[in-house]
Amino acid sequence: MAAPRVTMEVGNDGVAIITLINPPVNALAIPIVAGLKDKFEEATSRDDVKAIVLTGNGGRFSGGFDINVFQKVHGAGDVSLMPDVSVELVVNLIEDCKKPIVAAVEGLALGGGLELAMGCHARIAAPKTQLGLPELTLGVIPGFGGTQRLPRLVGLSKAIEMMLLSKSITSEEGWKLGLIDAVVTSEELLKVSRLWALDIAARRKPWIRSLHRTDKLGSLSEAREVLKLARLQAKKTAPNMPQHQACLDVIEEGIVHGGYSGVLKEAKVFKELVMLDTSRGLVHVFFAQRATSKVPNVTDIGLKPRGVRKVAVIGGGLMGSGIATAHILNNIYVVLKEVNSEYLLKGIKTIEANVRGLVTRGKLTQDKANNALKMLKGVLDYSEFKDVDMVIEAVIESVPLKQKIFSELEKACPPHCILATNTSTIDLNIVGEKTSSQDRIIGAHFFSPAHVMPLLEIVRTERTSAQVILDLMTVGKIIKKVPVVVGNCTGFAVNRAFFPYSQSARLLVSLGVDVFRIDSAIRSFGLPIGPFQLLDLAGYGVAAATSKEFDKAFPDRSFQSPLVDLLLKSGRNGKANGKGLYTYEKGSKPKPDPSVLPIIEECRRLSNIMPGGKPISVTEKEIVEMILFPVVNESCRVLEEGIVVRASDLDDASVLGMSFPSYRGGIVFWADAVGANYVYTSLKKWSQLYGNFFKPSRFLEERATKGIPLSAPVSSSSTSRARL
Ligand SMILES: C[C@H](O)CC(=O)SCCNC(=O)CCNC(=O)[C@H](O)C(C)(C)COP(=O)(O)OP(=O)(O)OC[C@H]1O[C@@H](n2cnc3c(N)ncnc32)[C@H](O)[C@@H]1OP(=O)(O)O
Repeated sequence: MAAPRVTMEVGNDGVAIITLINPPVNALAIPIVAGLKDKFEEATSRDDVKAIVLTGNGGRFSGGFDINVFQKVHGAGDVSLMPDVSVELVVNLIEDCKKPIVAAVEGLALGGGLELAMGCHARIAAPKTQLGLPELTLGVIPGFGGTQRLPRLVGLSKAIEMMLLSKSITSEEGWKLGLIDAVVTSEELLKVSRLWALDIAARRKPWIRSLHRTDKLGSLSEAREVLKLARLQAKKTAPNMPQHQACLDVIEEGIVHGGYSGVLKEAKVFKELVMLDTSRGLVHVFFAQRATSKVPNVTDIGLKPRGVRKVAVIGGGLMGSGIATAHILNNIYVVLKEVNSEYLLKGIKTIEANVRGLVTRGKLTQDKANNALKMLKGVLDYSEFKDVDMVIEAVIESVPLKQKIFSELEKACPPHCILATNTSTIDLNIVGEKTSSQDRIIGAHFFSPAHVMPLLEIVRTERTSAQVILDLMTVGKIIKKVPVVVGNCTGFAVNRAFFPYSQSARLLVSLGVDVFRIDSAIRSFGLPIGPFQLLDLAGYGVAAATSKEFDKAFPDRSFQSPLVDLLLKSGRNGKANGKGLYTYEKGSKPKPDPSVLPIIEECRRLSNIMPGGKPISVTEKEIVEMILFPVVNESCRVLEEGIVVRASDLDDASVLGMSFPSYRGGIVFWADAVGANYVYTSLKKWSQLYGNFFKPSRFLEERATKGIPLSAPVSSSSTSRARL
């Protein structure tokens, strides 16, 4: 790939076109920043240049500052690797330039890209250009003056919404708000921008320095009121993320003391935030998410994805209807098969309700909803399967039933058809045992609700063909999931790594720790709900069935708690029947149910593991560690066995599938931040006190004693890697 560069061409009209060239998104890498400084200095000093247009090559203006530099800053612990862009380039060389500068924006202008454009004296955009400041998703705030110029261009409330929610807008909306001066076709973009720049030079159009504007900020008291509300909101929605409050503080500085003062404070706060763990975690997740689309021997061997136009889903239960919804919403024709008309009707109704729910929440227009529902057909036999490109089986977890279905599918579907199962635990080799189509059998493991949750685990066996994996990865992206390719084992990557999560919570309860205190400690750590509320949500029937699978697969480290059986015996099944560890009333948050306390006492009596018959005493930090370190321990086995391609895939999957807090970087990244040795010594201590459940794995022990990060690649000699 050619080196990133900035070019400048001066036309006969006296307009210098300065172009960013750094495919694929023209990220503002260090050489680009240096190149921009050079070219703006040159254009300013050249007598033949009357005006300047700044643009991006290849139909995309810029995806913002180069996020790789953040990683370098994190690795070196040296913030001075960040160049001074905000004052030296955007204020001094662009905004205060003696010649007018117009930004010609196309495709996207995000983060530092939009900030450069806002430093210019006008912005012309092509239709549907994406404009936004998503820096908070990386744990920082806009650092090239965006916190100051965006409120001055679009108004305070809208700017806060765009920054705090990292919400981008189109150029059309930008034009209505005043961020964009004109929207013109792609073909006309440069021509109009040149003329606009010349018009400013000739004073036929206004020469606006955004940082000096105050007309859209409102009065000081109004601004303070807006900021106060935003602070309260951010406290609720982003409690562990300092960048939200910091962003509001920096905006306020500019409103009270002027834009330039705001720019200086922004630069200072940016440098503080970029060094925090929040930014380290979020930047790691950014790259982890992109790395999942690179799968050795699948995406690098020149295969082309085959189109998947028609999909059959077998089973219209919760998962099947969610999977069908995800496909029809993205324009893929779906045949939903059920065993009788009653179940079929129920499945179709659930899909309709899923789609309607999106309309009610403003996430889908009525038109799009109607079109999506037209892509659905319910059937009771296999006649429609003769031209499907993929089948996803989503029936109950029964081996004989799945085997029967796959044998039938082999006859009913065309030979190219992908045969996928949504099983969450059963070995795929067993599912396909009665067929001779092992090369096209694959796991498509969705997370519930399947039309909402972003993770798609793609489970391959030793025999699944690379083409089939690639095709499913492509469909996954089309239906807006993040596909993560994993190996075949009980629970695959996420459920396998997290099976100790709920078991350790139950173990703690048997040791005398309060159920609701456990949930609250885990929530404070950053997961949206604790393990017991999750248990309520999944339902105890499901919990009992999956526990059995894990007990069978990993008997050496499975904790057998009587809690779920006791809850089931007392007529409770969690949220589904309104009776769980919590009470559920419409319109209010779940409340701890004091009437479960005798059941918990009975559970402790039956477990009989409290040392000396007395509840153990633990801090909140210990609760979190006793619940999550066993997950780290199992993650080590997942890494050692090669169930994931790379450690960051498990990080990504834990964030997307388990809602592990993204600002902690995912389960392995977090464990490395805490320190492998600390995790190891803690588990060792607890295993001596409370038994084998906590026994450190060989992989963890080796890494901890040798001082190797858990995320370091697994060498081929130390792993079977047979599963991948
Ligand atoms: C000081 C400043 O205020 C700080 C900043 O500007 S921080 C940066 C703010 N900008 C952002 O957060 C935007 C981040 N990027 C994105 O959201 C998306 O990549 C996008 C919408 C630009 C493009 O999405 P899409 O077309 O799906 O492509 P996507 O796969 O994400 O990215 C393509 C490649 O560009 C890279 N890339 C995207 N934005 C990048 C950036 N800002 N820096 C470095 N690399 C970037 C990706 O890592 C990926 O690389 P790969 O092919 O080697 O994996």
